[in-house]
Amino acid sequence: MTIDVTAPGQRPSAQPEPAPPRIIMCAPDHFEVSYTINPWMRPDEWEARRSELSGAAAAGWSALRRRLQQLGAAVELVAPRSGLPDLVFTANAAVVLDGKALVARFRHPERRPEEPHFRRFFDGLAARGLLDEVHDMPPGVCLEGAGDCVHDAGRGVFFLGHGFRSDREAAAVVADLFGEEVEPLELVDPRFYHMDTALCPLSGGEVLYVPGAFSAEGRGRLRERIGADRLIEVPEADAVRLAANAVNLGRDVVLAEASDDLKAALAERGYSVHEVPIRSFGLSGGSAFCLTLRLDRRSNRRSGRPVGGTGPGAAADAPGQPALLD
Ligand SMILES: NC(=O)NCCC[C@H](N)C(=O)O
Repeated sequence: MTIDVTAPGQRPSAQPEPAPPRIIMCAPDHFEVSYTINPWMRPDEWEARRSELSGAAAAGWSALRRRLQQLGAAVELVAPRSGLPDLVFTANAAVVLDGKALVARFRHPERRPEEPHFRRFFDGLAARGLLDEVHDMPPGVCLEGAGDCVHDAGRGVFFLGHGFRSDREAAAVVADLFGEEVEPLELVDPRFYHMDTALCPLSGGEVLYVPGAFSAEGRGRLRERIGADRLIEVPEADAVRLAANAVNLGRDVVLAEASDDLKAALAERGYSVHEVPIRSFGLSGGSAFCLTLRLDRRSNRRSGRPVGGTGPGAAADAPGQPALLD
């Protein structure tokens, strides 16, 4: 006879606790809007309301960090640096999957000085065993990290946004390095200049998307790939508040704000919406997803295999665990 000595609610010791989601963030100490590289950025408005907006950014960022931690995430911090106001948008730092980081190459000279800063940061993570490999983009090819290369873990595909910031040619680089399928989709509305402003895969297989951000062909590809019943249209009023730029952890969706319609659409599918006061980042064209980068993403092929050993860096979503795909 086998006696189960595990107390109710406890896991048997043979099954380790799944590692928490590990998220990279950068405090907005030097965040400001001092140049214009997307239609949201208005340095004059920032200047006129500088102290109000930077205070709101600091408070909102801390609220986002706290909420992610309350939802079980471990947060790693990149050191802020004066003169790099967009460093807060860590989603743009790299594409990360299966313990490999592909460091961004930015389109605009204003953001290029972030590249060596992020490279050093990722090298530091590798030295701590939190990453296995750190790679750079080949010369002449732009890719602005997870902001334009959004991973859909359930489908085993990266959705690559091109047309504004990243090059379509980056698709081959990503496919070669990560061995994951890449679906390039052209972005056509300058307000949704990064893929993460227009598309957000959810852990249950649904995908939030902003239809007008894509060409007719792209919308067709998304319908084909995802299925019309699993595509959740983000209403225009929400899209322009960057609601598609959401962080999804299991059944929780963290974003700046959502209309009652969008909240209802998510609730119907079993998601809880958490609003955090990060609207001031909207003046730079960013929101919740942009302010984060998941370090522990796994492909289906590799889920369950710890990266960097079994220490604090091991971050596998063990097979059979409740879906915490993204
Ligand atoms: N959408 C993102 O992934 N990141 C926001 C980047 C905002 C920044 N001001 C930029 O235009 O690059």
